[in-house]
Amino acid sequence: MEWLYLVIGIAIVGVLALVGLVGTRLRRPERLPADRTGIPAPAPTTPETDEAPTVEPEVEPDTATPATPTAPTLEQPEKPASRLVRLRQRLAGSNALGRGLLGLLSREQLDEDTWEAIEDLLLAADIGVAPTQELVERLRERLRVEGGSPDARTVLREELIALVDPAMDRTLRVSGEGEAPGVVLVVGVNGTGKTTTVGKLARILVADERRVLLAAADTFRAAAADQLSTWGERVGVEVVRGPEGGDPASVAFDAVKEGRDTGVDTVVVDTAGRLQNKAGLMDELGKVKRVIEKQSPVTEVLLVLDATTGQNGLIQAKVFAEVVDVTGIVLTKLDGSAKGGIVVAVQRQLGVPVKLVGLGEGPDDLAPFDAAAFVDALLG
Ligand SMILES: Nc1nc2c(ncn2[C@@H]2O[C@H](COP(=O)(O)OP(=O)(O)OP(=O)(O)O)[C@@H](O)[C@H]2O)c(=O)[nH]1
Repeated sequence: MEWLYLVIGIAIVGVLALVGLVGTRLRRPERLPADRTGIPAPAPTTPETDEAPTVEPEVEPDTATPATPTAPTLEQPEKPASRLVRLRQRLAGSNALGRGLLGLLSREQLDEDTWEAIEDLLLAADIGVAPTQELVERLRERLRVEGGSPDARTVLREELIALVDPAMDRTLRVSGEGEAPGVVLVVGVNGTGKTTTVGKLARILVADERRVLLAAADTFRAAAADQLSTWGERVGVEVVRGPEGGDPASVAFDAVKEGRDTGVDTVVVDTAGRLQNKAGLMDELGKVKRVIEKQSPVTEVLLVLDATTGQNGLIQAKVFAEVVDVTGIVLTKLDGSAKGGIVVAVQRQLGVPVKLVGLGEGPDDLAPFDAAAFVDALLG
């Protein structure tokens, strides 16, 4: 009899286990009831199954492309020799001077009114009073003396070239003596284009296969050092920088020392813009030069002048020249400016040659200055 109870017990347990299993299979998760506002509960966003939730597959690291940074491709700056020719059309504003002069000089009658108009044109182009009078005298003489119908264009070209002075030595002193690198100090008032000029000059030197180092001694304007680093990176030139607001003389000193130790050919030093009437800042500039010279002589001091500022540029030039012994002028923003005559005026004022001209914002829009090429560009 006991075995009968045992069989019945096992059967009951078996049935219960079966019912439990089927119940679990059929049961569904409960939907949330509508809340009291009557807004139905949102449908679940996961599928209504008992199956294990799907797991986002792990993203395999992309082993095909290595994460090592690739070296930036260096730019090949344009050789300086051909630049002024390429940039000729940029002198469009000054070109109006040449065309205006030729138009007047080609008149049948060169009367007093015509000579006055010629003078006005020259003065408006910022050539300056004395050079204007000299040029008009020479033109009057030659066009009268040579008689007949002298070629006004040829005479004007010759006289303009003489005025711009082809005999001036415009060589950039970018080499030092013996172990010392050449040191180019770039100075000028705010916004004339110093930093841009340093960057462009680095490209000219690189195009001439020189080893160059830049010094960001403009510690006053935070962005200047970054700006310079970008210029340097593009042509593989290192930039020595200092802390923001730090001593510019110390940055310049460190850079020239490094240049000397590593055997570079030229160190170009960018300085902060300063107004010529701020005595303290001008003294600081003198100090930068003196401190550099504890390492190596400064071989070139380039004063950057904005051609569009006219007479104001001449006043700046005079004060800077007293403090740092300027050896060359860089005239920037000559593109589109009708003030090309400033070349003559500034050379006369300082007795220092224009060595480079800026003719645009492009990286290679800085050209070595040449008197004849410049006059040819003026005459179109
Ligand atoms: N059109 C034209 N723009 C130029 C030329 N040279 C420089 N510039 C522009 O002039 C502006 C000022 O140039 P920067 O090089 O920053 O001047 P900076 O003298 O270093 O300025 P500070 O550091 O404030 O003294 C920039 O927008 C340059 O792109 C040029 O030859 N032609």
